[in-house]
Parts: sequence; C-alpha cells; structure tokens
Amino acid sequence: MPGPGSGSPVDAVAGRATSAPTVLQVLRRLDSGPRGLTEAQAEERAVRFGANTLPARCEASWPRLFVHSLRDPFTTVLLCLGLVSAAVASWGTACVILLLVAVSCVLRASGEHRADRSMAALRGLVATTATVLRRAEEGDAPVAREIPVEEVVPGDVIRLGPGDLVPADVRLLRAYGLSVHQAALTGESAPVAKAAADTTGAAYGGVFGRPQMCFQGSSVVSGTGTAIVVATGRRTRFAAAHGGLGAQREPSAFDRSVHGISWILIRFMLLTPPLVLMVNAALRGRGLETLPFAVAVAVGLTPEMLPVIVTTCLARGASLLARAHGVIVKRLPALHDLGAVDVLCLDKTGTLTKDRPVVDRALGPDGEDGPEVLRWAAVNAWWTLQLADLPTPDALDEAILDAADEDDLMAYDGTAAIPFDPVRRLATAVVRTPGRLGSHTLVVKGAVEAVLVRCAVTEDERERLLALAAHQADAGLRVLAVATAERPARVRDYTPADERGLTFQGFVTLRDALAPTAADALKVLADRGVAVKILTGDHPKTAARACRDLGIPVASDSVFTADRVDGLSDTELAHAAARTVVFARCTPEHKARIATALRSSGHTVGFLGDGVNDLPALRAADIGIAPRDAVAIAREAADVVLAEKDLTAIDRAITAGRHSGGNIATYLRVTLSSNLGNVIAMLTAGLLLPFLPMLPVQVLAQNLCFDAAQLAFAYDRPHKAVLRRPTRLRPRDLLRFIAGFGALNAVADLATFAVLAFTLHGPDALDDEAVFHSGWFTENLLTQALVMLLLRTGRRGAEGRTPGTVGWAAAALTVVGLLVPVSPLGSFFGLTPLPVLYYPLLGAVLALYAAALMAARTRYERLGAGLRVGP
Ligand SMILES: Nc1ncnc2c1ncn2[C@@H]1O[C@H](COP(=O)(O)OP(=O)(O)OP(=O)(O)O)[C@@H](O)[C@H]1O
Repeated sequence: MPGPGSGSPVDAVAGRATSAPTVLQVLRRLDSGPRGLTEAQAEERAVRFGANTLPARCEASWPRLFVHSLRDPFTTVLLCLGLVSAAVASWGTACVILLLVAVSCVLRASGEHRADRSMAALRGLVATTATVLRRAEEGDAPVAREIPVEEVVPGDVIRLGPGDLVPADVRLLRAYGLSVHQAALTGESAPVAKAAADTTGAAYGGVFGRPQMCFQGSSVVSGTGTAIVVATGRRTRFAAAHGGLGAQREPSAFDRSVHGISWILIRFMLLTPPLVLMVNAALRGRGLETLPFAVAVAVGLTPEMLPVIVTTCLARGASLLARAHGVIVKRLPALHDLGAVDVLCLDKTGTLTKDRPVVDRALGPDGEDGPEVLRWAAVNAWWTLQLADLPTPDALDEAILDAADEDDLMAYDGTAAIPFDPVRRLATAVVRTPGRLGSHTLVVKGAVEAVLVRCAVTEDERERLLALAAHQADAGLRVLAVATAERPARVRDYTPADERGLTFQGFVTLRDALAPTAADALKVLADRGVAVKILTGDHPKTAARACRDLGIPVASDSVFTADRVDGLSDTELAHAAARTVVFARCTPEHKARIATALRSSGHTVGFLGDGVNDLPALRAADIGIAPRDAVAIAREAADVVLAEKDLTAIDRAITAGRHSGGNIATYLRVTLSSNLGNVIAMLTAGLLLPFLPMLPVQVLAQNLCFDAAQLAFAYDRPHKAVLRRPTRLRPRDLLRFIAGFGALNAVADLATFAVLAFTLHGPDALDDEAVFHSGWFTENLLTQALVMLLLRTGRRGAEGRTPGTVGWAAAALTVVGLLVPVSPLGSFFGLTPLPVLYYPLLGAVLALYAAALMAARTRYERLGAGLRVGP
C-alpha cells in the first residue's frame, strides 16, 4: 500500500485525468475510513507529515529582521549619505552615520522581533480550530472534537459548517447545500457550490473547479459537509500556489500616512546636500569641502527613530490591551488605525441586542394567533438542523425549537434540507406529508420579503402582509415568515428553484433583549467622535426600533434598505452613507460596498461582525473587528479580536489606538519641527559666517542625543484631549505644523547666533569657531528638550510632581547639552567651555522661545489644525 502522502496527494486523489477518483478510491489511498482515524494513527501521521502549517507563517529570524530594517527608505538614504562622506574621505561623518544606521537598525530589529513574538503569542489565543472525527481505539465509535488546525493530518475526517475555514485540502464524503468561497485560490469572488457525489468527466476550472474537493485557503459560505483530508501543510494547493501568503492586504490608513510623510521627507533629504553646496558655492565661494557639512544637515532632517518608536508604541499598546481587556490586535498597524476610526459599522444582532431571542407570538395571515405557524417553523428548524448536519442551531432556530411542542415535531419525517443562506435569507426543509403517501411538503422559513416573493399571493395581499410584518417589526420584534408547498415525492435533490408557488402560512415574531452595555457604550463612542452605522440583515423597522431604544437618533431618512444600494453609484452611495444610520436587509456584499464607500469618502472605517455574512465587510473596512466566539473565518479575517462582542471593549481598543497614535504623532511633530528649524538655522548661519556653524560630527552627535531622548515618547501617556478625537496622521496638517514650528525653532537658533555674535565677542570677534560651535551645540540640545516638553500632547499641568518619561528624557538632554562642552568628550567633538555670561543670556533666549512656543501652540489648538491630529 503506498500510504497517504507519497507523491502529491491532491493530484493523486483529485485526479489529473478526466474523472475524479471515487470516495472509495480516496479512502483506500489514504488508508482511512468514514469513521476517521484512531488517535494512534493520527499521532503517527503527525510525526510523518509534520504540522499542518504554511511555510510563510514561520517566525522571521533576527538576521532577516535586521536585513529587512536596512531596506527602510530612510536607512537607504542615510547609507547613501554615508557613502558620499566616505567618498570625500570625511571618515568621521561616515562613521557617525554608520553608527546611526546600526543603532536604529538594531533597535528596530529587536523591537520587531519582540513585537512579532508577542503578536504570535496573541494570535495563538485566537487560533483556528477544526472539527475532526477521531476514535480512541479501532473498535470505538468516532467522537467529533475540536483540535488546532496545525494538528490535522492526512486521512482525518473533518466536519465543515458555515463560517469554517477549510483547514487542509479535503475530499468531500457528504455535503448539504455546501458553497465555499475560494477567492484566495482562484480570484473568483462568487461562492462555488460543492457536492460529494462521484462524477465522471473533467471539471470546468481545473482542480479548483472539482465539486468534490475543497482546498485550504477557502471558507464555507453556506451549508455543511463531511470530508477526508488529503493534503496538509506545504503539500496543499494553497501553499504551492502562494507560498502560504494568500492575497496581499491593501495598505492601511496608517501605512498610507507614514508612507506619504516618509516620501516627502526623503525628497527634502535628497534635495538638501546639493542645495547647501550650491548656495555655499555661490555666496561664499566654498567648494567640495562643504560636502560633509551638507551631508550632516541632510542627516539632521531624518527621523531615524521613526520605525523604532512606531513599533515600540504599537507593541506596548497591543500587549497592554491584551493583558488588561483581552482584546487581541493581530496586526500591529491595526492598533493605530483603531485610534483613527471615525466611523464604526456594526451588525445589529448580538451587538445592539443579546442574540438570545425568544418567540413572542405566531400569527396567521389574518394577524390572529396561529399555533400551526410555529409548528411549521419548528419542523423547518429541526429538519434543517438534522439533515444539513449543522453543528448547532442558530439563535432564531433555537428559540423556535424551545417554544415548539416536541411531540408535534415527531409526527414528521424529514427527507431533504437546504440550510439557511444569508444571501437568500431562507431555509427550507422537506418532510413526508403526514398521512399522504407519495407526497412531500416543502417548509420554507425566512425573511418576510424573501418568503413572500416565493408565495402564490396577489400583489395587494403581499402589500397587506408586508404591512402586517412591518407593524410587528416597528415594535422591535424580529419577524420570520413561514410558507409551505406540497409536491409529489421524489428522490431527486431539492434546489432553491423548488421554492416557488408557496402557500403563505403566517409569521413568527421573536423578541430579542437589548445588550445591557450597548446604550452607554454608544454614548461614549459618540462623545469620542465615532459615528456609528448599523449594517444588518434584519428588517429596517426592527433595526430602527433597536437604535431608538438605545438612544441613537434615527430620522426617517436615515434608514436605508439595502436593495436601494444596488441602484447607486459609488459616489452616490458615499453621500447616502454619510447621513444614513441604519442599512437594513444587507447581504454580505452590501455590507462590504457600504464600508468601501465610507472609506473612499475619507473616513477610517471599523467594522464589527461575527458571522459569515460579515466576512466581505470585515475585509473591506480599514479595521475588521470580531469577537472571539465569531465563526472561524470572521476571526481569521479580523484585525482585532475582542474577548466578547461588547461595544465597551471596542471603546477600550479605540482608546488604546489613540494612545499609541497620539504618541507617534507627537514624536513626528517634535522631531520634524525641531530638525527642520535646525536645518534652516544652519543654512542661514552658514551663509553669514566665515566658517561652518557646526562641524559635521557635532551635527550628528547632537542628532544622536536627540534621537535617543525621543525614545521616551513610546512610553508617554498622552493628554485626555488626544483620546477624545480620532488620531489620524494627516500629512498635510503635519507639514503645516512642522513648517510653523520649524520656523519658530530657527528663529530661536538665530537669536542665539546673535547673542553669540554681538554680546560675547563684539561684532568683529566672530572668529572663535570653537566657542560658537559649543554655544550652538548647547542651545540646540536645550531648545530640543524644551520642544519635547512643550509640544507634546502630554499631560501638561495635570502632570503634577512626577515628570514622566518624557520629562526625564528632556532633563537628560539638558544635562548633556550643558556638560558635554566642558567635559573631555567635548574636546573630542571640537567643543570648548563657554564664558559664564553666555548662560544667563541663553536662559533669556530660551524663556522667550518657551513663551513663543506656548503662544503658538495655543493658537494652533484654537484653530484646530495643529496639535489636533483628528479630522
Ligand atoms: N435560521 C434562519 N432561518 C430562516 N431565516 C433566517 C434564519 N436566520 C436568519 N433568518 C432571516 O434572514 C435575515 C438575515 O439574517 P442575517 O443572519 O443575514 O442577519 P441578522 O442576523 O438578521 O442581522 P445582523 O446582520 O445584524 O447579524 C434575518 O433577519 C431573518 O429574517
């Protein structure tokens, strides 16, 4: 016997030839049976085939991370500048640049390594599982149990249900209404129907088109199935086609902002050296000897620590969030995007309501009590559950079964079922008609419109019934319609095409209590500037009523039924979405289109959902959020996983995102405005002075000190005001801020220059280069310390007596600025002690600068453009 896995199992069992192997052939080849493997067999195969993991999921090694950090555009530009310095034999400058690059790469690689490990541990908490049938011993009955996907082996028999990820390449043994989404493999976005039956002839669409096969990387949209695993890990089609990477995600809002800012800076950096050279040559007649200085000025502009600070801020935020609130951020940049979310789309069921409905009433077409309607609904629920192999009933079916009389159900014998599908919004069961041989009864239950359109009723009658349902929904009830049809018995499968010409039986209404924390959480979200939109598959009136009961104002024009979405262009939809609160009767595609429209109109969109019907929207939003008990595919697609489906947890996650985002924004504002100020001042002074205002090595040394001090921003606690609005990095706002405060910084530097020039030596005594360099070195570090304290969105007055990390870092920077020129290290950098008179004068300049900074900051805050990073 060749045994499973020798050769390529998928090819072997899926068949390259025209006809697919039969179930029997597959079972034989895999040395397994419909009752699954024994535990001992599974263990032996786990050793033989290894874990069912994709090659791409392996942890990145240290050297790989280091090399990766070298590929950062800032590092590349720095290395180029280092090379230029080496080419003109400016070894000091080249060495310092190399040191800067090495320090930032080591810090970044170690930060990312730590972040990767903690992210992997966090992701492990929400790892996907598969349901396998295993037996303790050969003779025992198989038991279905959940195991981590990694432990699935070839020959295992698994169960698939709606929302499951297909854990490996599998051959179906049984399937009921099964359709899978295999876009990751084929690019085809529509679900593909799958069936277990052995067929002959070539399948359309190659191996992926084979109806009997499901592949790793796909997910179950509707229906259920039982299948045998034919290939795992790197032997699957998915691993072969994509190296396990799957589709690349679009860059997030954060990636886009950082990318935009980075490229603007890089252009400046590249422009600076030629500009300095040209201006110095034209006005001062200096030649190539100015090159090291020009290079140092360009380096001075670089926020080398940006990747380090970003990774540290986000990784700290993510691990605190996981520890304190059980919220798991699966991708680091997602935390920043959470802070930037200004529109949050939610489904209704289980978010605004508890999703523990109870039957309120069953009513016939005349609106009077109709017990037989409940009986038919229960027959439908019971037989779809039984025949479609559903693992558990959904909440609506459970409520109906709880309310129904069990004896009534036993009178029926089911023969077929088409399980619930969120696009059709129907479930159908077929039972033998009691007392009538040779007759089947189709029992259909589902959303009111979906059932009525399949009933043989007049237009007027349909309108009347819709109004009756709307009246129930207006009272906040969930409404299901029930219809039946008698058909001659047959062996052939039933399909959705059979659901027509139905006899309308009546409605079942269900009451679903509001989630206890929802009202408060919605208020907090509104206070934080997050607009909430409800995207639900439910009736518009039920959804609107739930919103009103929770205190969300819903005007009549802010409820939209999703069929109207189809007639709108993307731009029209974006406009409509801006004023709509409730989108009802959404299919999964509607939810995704609405999220995309909101994104395209400039919003950062979060989407919270837990079902298969939420999957496209979870992917379309900037941030997909799912609770831990969501279906596997929703958890897999989400960027953030909540301990439970509770809006309060989202508020905490958003706050954590704003915290990290606020710190990153502060760092960028402080570092860039300060660096720009320095560059302007140095360029100006360079033109006025007969010598360079600072030696290249001094520029680089003070840059290194400033960078080190700014690491403190990763540990800062931002001001409450930052947490009140979405923290979105807008390159344009940031540039305006940097230009304004950079100019102010340059003025302070030049004022120091004036002090040094006129007061200490008199107008003709500007030839003491070392004193000038030292004066400027000290002033630079002191102004930078001041900027760190005054331009942060930190706690200002509320800080009290504890200075906080940023306070300590600013103090350290001040000490370095004051002591280095008088220390032995100073002479190494070409610095010298300063005359005592310099210090009170510098104090005066700094006091004036601090006052100007505060005034400018207040003005910016009032204009709402500067320190506020939200929209
Ligand atoms: N098991 C079921 N059998 C028949 N019809 C159902 C069943 N479950 C839901 N429906 C109908 O289909 C509609 C859409 O269901 P879907 O699961 O897409 O959304 P929902 O649960 O109503 O709302 P949300 O999108 O907020 O989760 C429901 O409002 C209901 O009318």
